[in-house]
Amino acid sequence: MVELAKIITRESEKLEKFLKESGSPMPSFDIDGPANFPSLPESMKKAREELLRATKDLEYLVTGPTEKVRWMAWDFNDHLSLRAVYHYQIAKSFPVNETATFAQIAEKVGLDEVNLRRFLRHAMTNYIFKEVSPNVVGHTAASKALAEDPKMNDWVGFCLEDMWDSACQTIPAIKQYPAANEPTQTGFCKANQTTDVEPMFVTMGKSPLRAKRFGGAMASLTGGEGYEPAYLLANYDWASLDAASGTLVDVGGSHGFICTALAAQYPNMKFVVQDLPKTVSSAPALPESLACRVTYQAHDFFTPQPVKGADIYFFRWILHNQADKYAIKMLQQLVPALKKGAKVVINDHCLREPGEESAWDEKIMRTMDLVMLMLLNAQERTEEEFRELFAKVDARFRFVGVTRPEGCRMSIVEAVWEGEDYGDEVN
Ligand SMILES: C[S@@+](CC[C@H](N)C(=O)[O-])C[C@H]1O[C@@H](n2cnc3c(N)ncnc32)[C@H](O)[C@@H]1O
Repeated sequence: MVELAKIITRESEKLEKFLKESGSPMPSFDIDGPANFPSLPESMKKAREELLRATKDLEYLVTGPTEKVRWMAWDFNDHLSLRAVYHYQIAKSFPVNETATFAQIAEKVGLDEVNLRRFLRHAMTNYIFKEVSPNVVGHTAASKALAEDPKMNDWVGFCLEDMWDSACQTIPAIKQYPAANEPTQTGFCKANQTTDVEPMFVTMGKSPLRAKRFGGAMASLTGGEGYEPAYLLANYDWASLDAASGTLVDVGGSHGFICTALAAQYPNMKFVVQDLPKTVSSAPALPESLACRVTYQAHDFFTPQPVKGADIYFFRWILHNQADKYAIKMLQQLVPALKKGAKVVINDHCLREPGEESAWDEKIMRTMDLVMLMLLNAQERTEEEFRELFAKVDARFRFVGVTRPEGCRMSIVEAVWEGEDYGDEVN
């Protein structure tokens, strides 16, 4: 315990010194505290990781395994109080710089005072709101983030209103369908009474509220620490593609924010962003300077790839949404369009061996793997699993390998087409 405490002291001193010297705000529970831990250079990120690991380990040791697991088993009550905060939009029920009584908040959100108080007093144990004087509630840095960051609020809503019930139904779904490889036989489908009817994306798309919430949640996740597109932009040889005025097809590219970021930096590259018709039609208009090089195309990636002869077919956050049999089917749709030397570039998690990640990253990536199971019967993959996947798609692919930018949780997985030249020209 003392060894861990020494690590905690050493690493927090390093961090605090850096924050002071760089003029960054100090972390605080209070409303004036920063919504995020200040951004750090790589050397300082290590200190933060080490501090998080040592703090977690020490807390575990001091609690003891039986007590720890006993109370871990009812951590879902943290989700219950947070779900109430989300559901009744309590963070927005009074201005962030003001206070309100339980009675005033209850009236504003339409929940009885007794239940509102018990939900909020529980949320306060997680630093969400505080009771500044008896029965008077004030904001904290966390409740302020919920009030002021709509994407973060959407993330909380998606996790608790859409995902939580899916988690509860995941084991019943696996018991009923042990192969767990159909997107219509998931915990999500069971929770939504859509088993054997439709996959999650279709269900979510039918409700404007859920679709919007999902969009915001994804933006919150993918804009978060370790997922910034800047890593992808800085860690692949886009310059060669640009020099050759090459074409990139962003398959399942949503509204094309990766392509527009690349287009802004590389003036000669051309881009086709493909997604389902509804997504493509709701893409925001691009400025003139980009519109001539970034085009949108409605395309179902389970049907033959319409753009022949592109240099790169790019998949970001797509493969992990598919069980192997569907990932194989999806990638096989590319083959009749590929020119010799065409690259398939996948930007996704790539799982390492247990213990090779920081504790923080390991938890997030293993959790994402469970989330893929509960929502889609899909999975995160290791390098070996990606290699085997390409071998099954077509033996004429050469698997190049996996790179992972320092500080980023996502990897860049690459394979090259070495079969016949099917792609005559970019169309
Ligand atoms: C997790 S999002 C990833 C979006 C984007 N690539 C990114 O990096 O944020 C998955 C995307 O796949 C799209 N999608 C789902 N099924 C599809 C299909 N059959 N054909 C084409 N796109 C599809 C969804 O509309 C969504 O935009």
